[in-house]
Amino acid sequence: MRPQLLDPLFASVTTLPGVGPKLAALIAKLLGKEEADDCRVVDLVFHAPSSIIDRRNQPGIALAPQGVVVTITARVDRHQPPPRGKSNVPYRVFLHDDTGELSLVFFKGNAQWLEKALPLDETVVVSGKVDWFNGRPSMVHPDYIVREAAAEEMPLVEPIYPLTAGLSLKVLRRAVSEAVARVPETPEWIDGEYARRQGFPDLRQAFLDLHSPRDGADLDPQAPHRRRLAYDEFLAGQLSLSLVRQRLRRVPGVPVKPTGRITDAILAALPFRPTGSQTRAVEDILKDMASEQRMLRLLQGDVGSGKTLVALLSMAAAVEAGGQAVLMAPTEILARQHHATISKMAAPADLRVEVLTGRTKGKEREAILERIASGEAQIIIGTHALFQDQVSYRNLLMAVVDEQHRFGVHQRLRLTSKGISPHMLVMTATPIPRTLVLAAFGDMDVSKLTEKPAGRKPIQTITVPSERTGEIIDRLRAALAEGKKAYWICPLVEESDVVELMSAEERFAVLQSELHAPIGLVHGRMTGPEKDAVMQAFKAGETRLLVATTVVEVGVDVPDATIMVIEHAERFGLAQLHQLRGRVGRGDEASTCILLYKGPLGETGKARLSILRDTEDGFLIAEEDLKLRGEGELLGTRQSGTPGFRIASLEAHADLLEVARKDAAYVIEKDPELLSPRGESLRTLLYLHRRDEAIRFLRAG
Ligand SMILES: Nc1ncnc2c1ncn2[C@@H]1O[C@H](COP(=O)(O)OP(=O)(O)OP(=O)(O)O)[C@@H](O)[C@H]1O
Repeated sequence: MRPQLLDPLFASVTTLPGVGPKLAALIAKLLGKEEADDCRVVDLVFHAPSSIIDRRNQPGIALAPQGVVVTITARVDRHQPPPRGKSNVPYRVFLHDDTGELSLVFFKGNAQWLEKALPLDETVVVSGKVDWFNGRPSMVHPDYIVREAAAEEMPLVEPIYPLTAGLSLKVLRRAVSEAVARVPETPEWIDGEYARRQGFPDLRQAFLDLHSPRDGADLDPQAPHRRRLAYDEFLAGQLSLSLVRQRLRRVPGVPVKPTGRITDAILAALPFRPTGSQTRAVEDILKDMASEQRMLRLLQGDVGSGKTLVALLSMAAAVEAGGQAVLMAPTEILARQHHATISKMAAPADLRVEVLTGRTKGKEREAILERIASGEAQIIIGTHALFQDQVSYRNLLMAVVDEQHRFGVHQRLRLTSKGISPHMLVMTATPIPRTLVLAAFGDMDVSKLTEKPAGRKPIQTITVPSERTGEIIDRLRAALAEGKKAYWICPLVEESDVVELMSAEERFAVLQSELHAPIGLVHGRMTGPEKDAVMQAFKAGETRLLVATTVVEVGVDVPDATIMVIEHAERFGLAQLHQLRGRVGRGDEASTCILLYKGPLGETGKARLSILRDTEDGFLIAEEDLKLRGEGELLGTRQSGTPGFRIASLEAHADLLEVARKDAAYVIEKDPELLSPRGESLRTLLYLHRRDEAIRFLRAG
């Protein structure tokens, strides 16, 4: 049960004064919530200001700098309403102080209101930006107009928040301050001594400080209130990961004793030799699986490093030991593709490989479910359909989750909630820096595929301004004539997938008329079978150019494709570009990646594309991406349940992450069910941070 003291924070934002459904929808949009209904007061509380407006600059009128917010105390001399019938002329009010004269400018000014707010001969305080024109200063629509006697009412420093179209700062600020007023006094979960040494304020004070910065220093990530909130955020994350992990580990694993029969047959039939990294990763995995403790291992491998083989060999070991294994992919396309490649590799060993996704229906589905229940199906590949209630396994020993950052811990937990406790291998494609692994996955054992298969040639990456698209099309025509295969990736359109689709279809039509060659088009709006057919035709070489939206971003494997064109490369994240580029250079032919960009690019834009041009090392790219974009983007938190951070920054607060990790481990060891007084208060922390996965566990616990 959620502690009662948090109730006010978990009410809908519409319970805040002045927040109706329309504003709630804007706030939901701002906070990246899909449903306005899901927008709670607590979410606003975590919406941190990004800068401040400082009104403490109080020069005389003549000394007010151009374009800067200032506060001016002056006497009202005269009003100058617009002439009758000329509503496009502004209403002006003239003031003076010892140094000069200032005109206040109001478009469509309400005379009655202005006469009241700015009575003749009164001294008033006005605050806003001053513009100089022809040697005369003016202030258009001042932010504040108050009488001198009431000057205190005007805040001298105000927070500025990130906004969204249609939402004004004033309205948002009011909603946030109402939200913050609801933050209750909470029992302290931070160790008292540590909090004192760090100078942490208590939770309520920390939020008050966060939203009422007094100067620039208060926006610094190292300000005590920000550090406290960052620590909290890390602690909640680490606790939640530890709880999940503990829960997964508590069920002992079944030691798997492979015979080598199947794996040897697979290896003998491979057209290549596994790399040293692949062999080492398989060894690590088999060692884990042989022990009584359940395996929980992360397999990290850069694009094209050969994770699929490692997954297959591990699953085969589970089958040798008389069990079943599953591989769960994040998308239908990937599940089908894994099924195709794995079936092929597994054929010489007579493995029974099945595929089960949301698309498997009717009789076929029943038959597969039966084969899964009887144990006839040995390796089952699919999407999250693999863990739906109707699916029951005879003896599931091993689960591989091809995570690609799209699942998060929720799905992993589902497995255990079904009462099965297979060994678990989580695969991630984008190489992520250690701190991020820690933050997103907790202390998992990690295997890395550090080398690429032998014979790979470097991908030549070039950046080309979009004005030269015609040239690129000419080159493409020549390459296709030589029998090469290419991808053309259409621009990412964040706001609208309809626009994205339109631009892909347009590009498809242009390329078709320019190239006179059979071309495939694949996009997210197609049905599964349609996508499959297009992919299949491309794989088989019936089409040699594939125009695609980013659906091909992860995992697609067509080794003889050697050219990749990415349109509007400047709109993509670095990690995403790296993933996309990884679709070529998967065979032993030399490959090219052309990044078309629409200029002019800013400094960061240039830096980003040149990083990609200069290196193919996914880890390096990820580190740079982290520096340039921030961790939320890198983890792709927008599409997934992977924990992103609202206040904490991995760069600024790496020290706190380390402490939080240790603290979480200590707490869980001493008080695994969070029942002690401190445990109780930590539950409050978990609720506050909406760590549902861990909370569900506690309730069940
Ligand atoms: N040791 C090896 N030697 C040569 N080729 C290999 C080796 N291991 C895998 N491959 C081939 O390399 C290609 C990429 O492998 P795989 O699809 O497993 O990569 P991945 O790690 O899943 O990458 P991504 O995340 O980009 O999908 C495949 O065509 C695969 O058959």
